[in-house]
Amino acid sequence: MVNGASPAGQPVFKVENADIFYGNFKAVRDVSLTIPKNQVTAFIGPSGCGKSTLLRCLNRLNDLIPSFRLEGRITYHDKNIYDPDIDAVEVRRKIGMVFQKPNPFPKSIYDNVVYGARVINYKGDLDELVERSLRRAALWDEVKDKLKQSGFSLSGGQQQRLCIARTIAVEPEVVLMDEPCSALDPISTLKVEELMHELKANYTIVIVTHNMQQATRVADMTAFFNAEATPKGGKVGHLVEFDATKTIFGSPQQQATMDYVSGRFG
Ligand SMILES: Nc1ncnc2c1ncn2[C@@H]1O[C@H](COP(=O)(O)OP(=O)(O)OP(=O)(O)O)[C@@H](O)[C@H]1O
Repeated sequence: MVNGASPAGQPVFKVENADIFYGNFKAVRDVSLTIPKNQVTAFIGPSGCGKSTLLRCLNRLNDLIPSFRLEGRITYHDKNIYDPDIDAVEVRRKIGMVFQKPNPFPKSIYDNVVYGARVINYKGDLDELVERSLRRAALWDEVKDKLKQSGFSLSGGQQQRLCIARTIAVEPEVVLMDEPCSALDPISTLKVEELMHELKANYTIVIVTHNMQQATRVADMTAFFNAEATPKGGKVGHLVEFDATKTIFGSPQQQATMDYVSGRFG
């Protein structure tokens, strides 16, 4: 399965012939891929090939960069999320994001979890929401007796799970993760990876990772991106191959994929 192909499973996103620019610089060219529901999809590839750029397009986070421009289409349940009638804030509520460095707010653990719910004027029971979200983020048992303490009082790994709890408290359908474990120690990394396995029952997950072992451990589908030199001396990212993770790492169709996953470059 290569650029443009569709995996098994109900599609959530369809990226169609996406070219992504920052000003005159084309960072990513002609990407087409379909992201399936309730699976973990990993974006892998060498630095600068556009993994984070594409990830941030999936919830319109790049809109905050003035020079950003997208050509092509990205649909979410068959609706183009870049259509003029679409509210980017609503897109980001349905499609949450967890970043590389844990970024709790300077608030209590409780207030971190309910932050988004308060913004959207959530009418349910906040205590119940806090417990449910922290349980889903596999953090409840560690923090249930100190919910009023600052989020900063937690370890890095706990802070990242707190950020995951905060993200899922507003009931998104998709959680995007941009290298969520790169600032964590190996034990915290394993906890977040185990969490991804649990979360995919309820959420669709797309993860950017530099760690190929992590992709093999967590991802059902893997997209391998590469960057190629342009005649003007720059580099443009493109999708080389997208398939089941075991195929990408075991028997990829493209030589470049084989070279990358076997550690020959990158
Ligand atoms: N805000 C920005 N303004 C201008 N250029 C950018 C911006 N963000 C990224 N780029 C450029 O777009 C290209 C793709 O970057 P991106 O961060 O998406 O790649 P990546 O594959 O995620 O890299 P890494 O693995 O190093 O995080 C790079 O050439 C980068 O310099």
